[in-house]
Amino acid sequence: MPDGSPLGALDTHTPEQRQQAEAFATAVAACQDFDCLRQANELPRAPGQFRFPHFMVIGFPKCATTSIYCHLIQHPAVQHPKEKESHWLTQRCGPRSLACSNESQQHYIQEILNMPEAAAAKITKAAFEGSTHYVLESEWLPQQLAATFPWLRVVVSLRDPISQAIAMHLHNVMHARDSNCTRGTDSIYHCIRKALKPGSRSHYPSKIADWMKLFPQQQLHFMQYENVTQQDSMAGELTSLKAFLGLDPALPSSQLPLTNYKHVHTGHGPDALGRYWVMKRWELEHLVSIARNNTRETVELLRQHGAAGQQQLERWAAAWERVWEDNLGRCEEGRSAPCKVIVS
Ligand SMILES: Nc1ncnc2c1ncn2[C@@H]1O[C@H](COP(=O)(O)OS(=O)(=O)O)[C@@H](OP(=O)(O)O)[C@H]1O
Repeated sequence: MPDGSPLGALDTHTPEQRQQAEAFATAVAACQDFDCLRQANELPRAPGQFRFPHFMVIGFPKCATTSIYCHLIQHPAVQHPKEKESHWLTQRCGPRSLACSNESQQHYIQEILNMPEAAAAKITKAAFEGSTHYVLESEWLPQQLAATFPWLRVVVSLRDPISQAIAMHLHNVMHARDSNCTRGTDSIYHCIRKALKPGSRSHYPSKIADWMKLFPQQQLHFMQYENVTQQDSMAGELTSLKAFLGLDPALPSSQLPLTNYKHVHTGHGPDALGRYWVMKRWELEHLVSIARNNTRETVELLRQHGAAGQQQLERWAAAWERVWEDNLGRCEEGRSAPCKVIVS
C-alpha cells in the first residue's frame, strides 16, 4: 500500500474501482448515525478502503494499550481518532445498550472516530478508537457492538493478572479512587485478591468469554503485554497485530513506544508508589495460586477460540509463571516474611 498521500491507496485503481471507491466513501461520509453506517458499510469497497470504523482497542486497562494506540496512529493507513479513551459508548450510550441519542451517535462518528479526516481520505485510512474499559463491559457491549458494527475487528491486550491488578490499583490510588481495600493494613493483598475474583476487572476469563462468543477468531486479536513490551518479541507481536488489522506490517516501525509508563518513574523512594510492593509470602502465594487458575482458564479459552497454537499458549503461560517465580524469589524466609513484588 502506498504510504505517501492519504489517497495513494486509490492511485492504481481502474475507472470502475474509482467509481466504487467514490460511491462507498460518499455513502459512509454522509452518515450521522449507526444505522446509516451499517447500511453504507454493506456497499462494495474498492481495494485500499476500510469499513468504518475498522477496529477498536478495548483493553485491558494497564496492558500497554496507550503505547499500542500511539504505535498505530503513526501508521499512514490508520485514522487518528480525535480522542483516546473516550469511553463514549459505555458512558454516553448506555446504560447497557448502544441506544445513544442521535446527537450522541453523531458526536461519536464525527468527534471520536474523526469522520471529517477519514472522509477526506476517502476511507482509505482505518478508523478506530481505544477505550480500555470496553472489555470489562462484557455482559452487554460485545453483543451490541457485534449487532451495530458486525465487521468490527477487536484488539485485546493481556498482562500477568497480578501485575495488571497492581498497576490498576496504583492508578486508582493516584486518582484518589477505590483505595478502601488497603484501609487498616499496609498490604495491597486484599485489593489484588478482590480484583482477581471471578467477574472482577482482572479476572480475564469472565470478561473475554463473552467477546469470544460474539466475535469470531478472525475479528478478535489477543496480545500478550509481556511479549509486546520485550525487545526480542516486540516486532513479531506488532507484525501480527498489523497483519490482523490488514495493515502493512512494516509500518510505522517495529518499535512499541513507551507511553503511560509509571512503575519506574515514580520517584518517592523504593517503597512508595511504584518500584515494588510489599506483601507477605503467604499473601503472594495465595495470589499466585488464584492467578494460575485464572491463567489456565484464559489459555483454554484462547485455545478453544483458535487465538493461538499450543506452543504459543504454553509460552504465554510460561511468561506469566516467570513473573510470579521472580517475585516469589524475592521473598524472605518464613510464611509471613516480606516479598518485594515487581510488576511485569
Ligand atoms: N513499551 C512499553 N514497555 C513496557 N511497559 C509499557 C510500555 N508501554 C506501556 N507500558 C506500561 O503499560 C501500562 C499502561 O498501560 P495502558 O496504557 O493500557 O494504561 S491505561 O489503562 O490506558 O491507563 C504502564 O504500566 P505501569 O507502569 O505498571 O502502570 C506502562 O508502564
